[in-house]
Amino acid sequence: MKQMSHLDNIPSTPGKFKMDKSPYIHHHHHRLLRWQWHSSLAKLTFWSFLFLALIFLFFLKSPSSSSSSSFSSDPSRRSLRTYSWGGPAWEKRVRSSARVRSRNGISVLVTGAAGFVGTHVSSALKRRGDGVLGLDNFNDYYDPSLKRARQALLDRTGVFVVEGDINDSALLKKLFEVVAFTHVMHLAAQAGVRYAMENPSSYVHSNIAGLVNLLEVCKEVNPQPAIVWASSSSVYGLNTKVPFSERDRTDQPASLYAATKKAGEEIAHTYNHIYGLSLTGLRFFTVYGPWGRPDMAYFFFTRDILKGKAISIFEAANHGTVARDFTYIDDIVKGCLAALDTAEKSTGSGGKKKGPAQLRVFNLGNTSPVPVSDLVSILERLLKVKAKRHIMKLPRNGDVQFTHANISWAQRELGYKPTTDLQTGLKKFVRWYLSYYSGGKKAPQ
Ligand SMILES: O=C(O)[C@H]1O[C@H](OP(=O)(O)OP(=O)(O)OC[C@H]2O[C@@H](n3ccc(=O)[nH]c3=O)[C@H](O)[C@@H]2O)[C@H](O)[C@@H](O)[C@@H]1O
Repeated sequence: MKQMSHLDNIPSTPGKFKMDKSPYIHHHHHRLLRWQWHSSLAKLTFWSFLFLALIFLFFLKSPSSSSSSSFSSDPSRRSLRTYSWGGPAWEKRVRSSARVRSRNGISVLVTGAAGFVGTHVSSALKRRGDGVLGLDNFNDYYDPSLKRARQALLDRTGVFVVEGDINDSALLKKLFEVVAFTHVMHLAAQAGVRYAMENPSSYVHSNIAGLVNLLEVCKEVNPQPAIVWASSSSVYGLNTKVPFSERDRTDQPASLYAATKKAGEEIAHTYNHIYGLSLTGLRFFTVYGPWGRPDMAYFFFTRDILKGKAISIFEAANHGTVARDFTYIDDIVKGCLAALDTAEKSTGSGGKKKGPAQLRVFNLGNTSPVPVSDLVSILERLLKVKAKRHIMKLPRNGDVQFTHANISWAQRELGYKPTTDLQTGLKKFVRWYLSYYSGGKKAPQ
């Protein structure tokens, strides 16, 4: 196992006694023997001490509680960690965070709570009196200190974020044992379109295995929660019919990321069909705003423009514009809350379906695509710095040329109506960015 790798260097027989047969040193034979004996003893003592220290450290990290490890498929990127959870004090925190404080409030388990959308949704739920418990594995796909800062923010609003992975069934079961969540807002995922070519297995691990693991636990508990989860505009893939409607085909993904999100939608269908889980998938369209993700273009363009570093602006064949239906975080949060509020109860119990359950998919976009070069112009105006633009052909990296949401279905069912244009939203982002990174915090690489 990988966890043991740091112990691999320990010789199997510490301080092994080696007898040198060379006649040259024969005459110091006796002294040498004694010296070797001492050094062997010293080595033995040293390694035993190290070994004990390691065991001690291990227990120090998991005081009187359960612990479980999550192994990333790519340990070079994700720090190997042992999560610890459990114990009366921990359970008390969980319960208190998930306690409903308003009449008709719901209790929601938010996965990916230290993520961009997760943080905003969690605090919005908490503010209106719902019970909220967060779950996040704090992986280092992007700067974990930003996730920690979001966690601190949530902590101040009374939301406890448990550190753990959605692949950990024991932890999930425990959470449902402690709290009878009425809803799950499932936002934990491996995001990012282009990174899927670098680390494909992380997408399978979180977006497929993790989703299945979560649904397995949800179908088994009683009462079953209603689940709202994050799909993606990228499922439209090579679809050229605009604007994208939920009825359009989504069987031509252009990236592994998109394929795992599409797979998620099909997996949702299965769990709805067999177990009566109420499931709502939300296809987010390039969500941006304060506390956003540093791996997204608007975020690292801002950083690079301020640094005077050149940015790559993609264009399609024949100078075709690449555009996105950028959607502001506050609009997305309203859509998420409305999806939770209109979610019907799951119909199964104890792993058995009792009747048909709700299954929905909605576009949550802004309905007005903006070319990436216009995004850059807005940033230049807001930052008062000219960008070093490097125009390049859209690499074959999974990006599609444009996205454009038809939101009439979400409007009808959720009352969803985005109100923030890119200019207004980016202004708020830039204000946050400048204040967040002014306090001596290092901008992410
Ligand atoms: O809509 C979605 O579902 C997806 O939106 C974003 O994906 P993307 O639209 O690719 O967002 P960015 O990475 O911020 O890219 C925005 C635009 O900038 C372009 N871009 C990106 C990087 C770059 O160096 N240059 C550049 O022109 C991209 O081609 C894209 O058109 C998120 O990163 C995904 O997690 C999410 O699922």
